[in-house]
Amino acid sequence: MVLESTVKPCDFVLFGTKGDLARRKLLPSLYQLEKTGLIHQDTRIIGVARNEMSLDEYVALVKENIEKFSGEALCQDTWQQFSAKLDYVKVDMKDTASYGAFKEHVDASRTMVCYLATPPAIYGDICKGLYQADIIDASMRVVLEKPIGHDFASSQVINDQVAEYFNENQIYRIDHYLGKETVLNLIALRFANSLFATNWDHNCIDHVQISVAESVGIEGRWGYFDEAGQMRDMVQNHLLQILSLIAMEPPTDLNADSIRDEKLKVLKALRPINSHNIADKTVRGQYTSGFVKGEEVPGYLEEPDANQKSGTETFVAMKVELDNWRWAGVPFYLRTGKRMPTKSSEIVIVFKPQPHNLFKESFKELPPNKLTIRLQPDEGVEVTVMNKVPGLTGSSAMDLQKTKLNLSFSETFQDERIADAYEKLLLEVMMGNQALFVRRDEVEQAWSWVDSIIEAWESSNEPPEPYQAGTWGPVASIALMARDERNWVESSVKKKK
Ligand SMILES: NC(=O)C1=CN([C@@H]2O[C@H](COP(=O)(O)OP(=O)(O)OC[C@H]3O[C@@H](n4cnc5c(N)ncnc54)[C@H](OP(=O)(O)O)[C@@H]3O)[C@@H](O)[C@H]2O)C=CC1
Ligand SMILES: O=C1O[C@H](COP(=O)(O)O)[C@@H](O)[C@H](O)[C@H]1O
Repeated sequence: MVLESTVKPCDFVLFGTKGDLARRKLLPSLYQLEKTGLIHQDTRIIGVARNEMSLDEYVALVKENIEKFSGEALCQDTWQQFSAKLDYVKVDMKDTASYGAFKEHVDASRTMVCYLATPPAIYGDICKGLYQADIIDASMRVVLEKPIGHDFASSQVINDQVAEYFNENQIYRIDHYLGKETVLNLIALRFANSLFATNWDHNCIDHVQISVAESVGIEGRWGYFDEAGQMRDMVQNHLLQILSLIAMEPPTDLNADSIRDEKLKVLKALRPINSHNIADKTVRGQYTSGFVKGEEVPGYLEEPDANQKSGTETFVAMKVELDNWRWAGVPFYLRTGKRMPTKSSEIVIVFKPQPHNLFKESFKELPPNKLTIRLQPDEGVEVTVMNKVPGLTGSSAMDLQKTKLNLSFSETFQDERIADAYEKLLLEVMMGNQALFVRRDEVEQAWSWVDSIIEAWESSNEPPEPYQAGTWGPVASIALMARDERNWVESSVKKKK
């Protein structure tokens, strides 16, 4: 179904249009929005890169990328409409004097959205260049890719540079996990269902697990990844954002700042991890060679361009505690790693056991109820409940069985395509809604908590623990849970295979 256009026309300027993110994600997402009729027909999409290219060459390049990365055959009608919106400008983004070239390509009557898909180190130059060319006005929006900085101090520098030219209500900091259907569904699940809303605290929940496993390695991004590591690449942003949505208090409404105020309170409640408790609370690992989905893959230190002495972590597991009323005594166990057996992101809410067991004859200990939220793949929600096995056997004793109430998005919403997270976020920027973007204080709060962990790792001088590619991480991550007499819930993706 083609939807009515709901977005006002804009000049969507894509800085770094030849880069990996733009090619793989942003251009295909814009194309999909065109296909669903969600881009206004007067919108322009202006690619910016530093080399000479004619418009025809640029259009051909965009077509090639969409064919390669959209995962479907090109729809000729959509492509015709989409390609007519394309434009290209050559700018050396570091040369702040070269931005005059823009003027003839943009139209002051349209809102300008500048997407900075470039290294964050040049965000400041881009903002300054736009300012010097007198292009910035109050309606303009700027989208910043993650990571914003390397730590608290460097994120402040970048945020200050951008804030010199833009107000906070013009700045859209992307965390693409916030555009994933299932992450958004956390808000619906929690606040549209009294079943969960009334059981969502330390009285009813034993612990929470958040696992984000990737089967890929670093995909040729050694230069970036080795400086970052899994903590900065995944935990500082995606995992802490998911945790905030699970743990936050109900916002008064769904406005951007109402939600972001509540997420910030969660980040402020994170119990510090430092050199006193680092060994008990965290595990870091680095993959060695192994087999993923039957294919032999190199170890981290054997990746192209690798520095063979690198101590960068590709896996993190941690026990996180929140010092607030709702979550007192409820640990959040987080784990994320590259080169795991499968791609699988899941949240598991494990509820407390019943106070008294009436069914000792069939179950010495009743297994706890679990709510599993499958973020990807096979997006859905699953509740594990105990059920009587139908039949006449037994008298007072009942045969019980652990069963699942399973809501699979693809089965339940068969007519709906699950959009890529970037589609959702690009649309929200065009509509001027900041609710799914991260505010400066959230980014800084997350960095200050993460900085203390990284400092503790560095001062401990302990190398990351090796784990074979294609496994679920170092054995120590199992011990992290076992110490608390708990264990990681097996990925539902793995169980199906
Ligand atoms: N790739 C991904 O999957 C993800 C990326 N990100 C973030 O997105 C941003 C972009 O990443 P990615 O696409 O991977 O990076 P790339 O290096 O692939 O792309 C960056 C682009 O910026 C351009 N650029 C850099 N300096 C200049 C300059 N002075 N003038 C003009 N153009 C310049 C590069 O041009 P040239 O081609 O000429 O070198 C390149 O096309 C980064 O902030 C990254 O952290 C975030 C999440 C995932
Ligand atoms: O931001 C990033 O995310 C991807 C994982 O994203 P997903 O949507 O595929 O789960 C990760 O591979 C990359 O290293 C990181 O920069």
